[in-house]
Formats: sequence, structure tokens, C-alpha cells
Amino acid sequence: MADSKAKTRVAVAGLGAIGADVVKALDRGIDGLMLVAVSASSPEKHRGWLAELKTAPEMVPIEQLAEVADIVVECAPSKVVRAIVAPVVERGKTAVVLSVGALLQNEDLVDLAKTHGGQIIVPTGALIGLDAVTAAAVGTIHSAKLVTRKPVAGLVGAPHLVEHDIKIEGITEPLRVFEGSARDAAKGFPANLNVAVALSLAGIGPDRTRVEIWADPTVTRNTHRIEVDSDSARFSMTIENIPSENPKTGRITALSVIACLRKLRASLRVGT
Ligand SMILES: NC(=O)C1=CN([C@@H]2O[C@H](COP(=O)(O)OP(=O)(O)OC[C@H]3O[C@@H](n4cnc5c(N)ncnc54)[C@H](O)[C@@H]3O)[C@@H](O)[C@H]2O)C=CC1
Ligand SMILES: O=C([O-])CC(=O)C(=O)O
Repeated sequence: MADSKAKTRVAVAGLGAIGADVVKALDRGIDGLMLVAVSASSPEKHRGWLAELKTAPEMVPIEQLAEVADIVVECAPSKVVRAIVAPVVERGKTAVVLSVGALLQNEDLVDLAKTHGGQIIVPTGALIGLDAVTAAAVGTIHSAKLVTRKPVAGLVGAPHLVEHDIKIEGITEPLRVFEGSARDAAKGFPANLNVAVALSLAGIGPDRTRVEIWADPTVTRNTHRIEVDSDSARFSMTIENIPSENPKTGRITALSVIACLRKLRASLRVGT
């Protein structure tokens, strides 16, 4: 009992590809943390597997997560980010945000966190190299670019494609479907380009960070390449993500969140 009192209480909002894996990892055990609550849009769908956990978390609506937890991990669609994060940071607590693109439409959440002593954490997620980008940003970054290639299934239905009547079903060669700023990429591809916004927030912002998106029938993995030039280093890195059960989301994303949670109370932290 004394031990559980010392633990930081964690809640998870959204039990899809990322949230379910994070819940299971928390239940297996992460030093210093305990899972206390979850939110789902269809709670009845999840009752079976939640009941099999070592300690079944409470099921509460998203607005109430901040009341019962110290850290809330958002793994939900971008449209509900504000409803999840605002009550958390208003209480001076910590929100881990996966739907990073939504932070651009809700920039005041960061001010809210500042005013109330809360914190918003953006894990590296499906991307690579944000440690190097944040370090380079302490100096001067001259340019930052992301080139994303996804299998067709990972892009179909994106608002930019619908709006511009860009057909990608049945293509046989790679097709560049977008070139522009990270801000516009996030608007046009809200479920695909969180990584572009994460890169921009780590580096030179959503208007100066350039993005290319390719629908590529020759790849089976969600592939992100970053290219950064700065006054301390020039680097480029590529990550090839195996899609999870959600073809838009790479498997490594949930693992990145779990690694991020492990670091919160770890005796040894490696990486920026
Ligand atoms: N930062 C990053 O690197 C990445 C971010 N993402 C983003 O993370 C978020 C989650 O991704 P996935 O787990 O793949 O999505 P998903 O679609 O598999 O899961 C989202 C879950 O949220 C639930 N949900 C919807 N409304 C809700 C509500 N009001 N209350 C509680 N639950 C609700 C849905 O029923 C669903 O189970 C998405 O916004 C996605 O774009 C995805 C991949 C990488
Ligand atoms: O590659 C992935 O796994 C998902 C992705 O691009 C994103 O959400 O930004």
C-alpha cells in the first residue's frame, strides 16, 4: 500500500493501436507508475481484455481523466485532444500527446500548461532523431525537411486527397501527393503527419519545416526521412515503420510512448 501511494498515477485516453499497447505495458509494470484509468469511445468493446489485466483500470469519460491521474496519455483522434489535455494542464499535471498535429490548432494549451505549471510531452513517436533536432535547435537550424512515403492504405481518405480529388487507389508508381509546410501537412493529413509537426516543434517551427508526402505502392512500411542542416551538424535519418493494426500508425509508436513513460522515473536516462 505504502508503495502504491508513492507511485505516479497514469491514465490512457483512447484504446486503439497505440493506447491498448500502452495500457498492457503499464499493467505489466513500469517503475514508479501505476495505471489507474482509461477512456474509450465504446467501453463495452474493451471490457473483456481489460478485465484480464492484473489490475483493471477504471473506465471514465475523457474529461474526468485529469481528476484521477497525475499523467494522462492521449492516444485518441485529434478532434478530442483539447477535451483531454486542457483539464490536465489546468491542474498543473502532465499530458503526453500523440495527436501532435492538434497542438497547432490549440496552441494556447502550451500557454495554459505554462500558467498552471503543467507539462505537455511529445514523444518521438513514429519518428527518429528528435534528440539530435532538439540539440541542434539550441544552436541555429538552417533548414529541416521531412520526406514521408506510405503505402496507399496508410493515406487513403486523407482530407488533402479528398479536397484536391487526388486518386491514389490502384497507382503503380510512387506519386508525390503533397509538398509544403508542416502546418499545411498537418491540416491535409491529420492522421498521418503528426511526425511532421513533432519535427517542427523540436526544430524550426511548422511554417519553416518543409514536408513532402509520397503515396508509394512499392513500400510496405511507413517511411520517414528527416534532413536537417544546422550550425552544429548536418544529418539525415530514415525510419521504416512496420504498420500496426492501424495501417496509418507504425508499431514503434506505442513502444516510443512506453520508453518515454519508463524514462519519467528511471534512475538512468539515456538520450536527450
Ligand atoms: N506522434 C506520432 O508519432 C503518432 C501519432 N499518431 C496519432 O495518435 C493517435 C492515436 O493513434 P492510433 O492509436 O493509431 O489510433 P486508433 O484509431 O487506432 O485509436 C484511437 C482510439 O481512440 C478512440 N476514441 C475516439 N474518440 C474517443 C473519445 N471521445 N474518448 C475515448 N476514446 C476515443 C477510438 O475509438 C479508438 O479506439 C491518432 O491521432 C494518430 O494520428 C499515430 C501514429 C504516430
Ligand atoms: O508513420 C507512422 O507510423 C504514423 C505517422 O506517420 C504519423 O502519425 O505521423
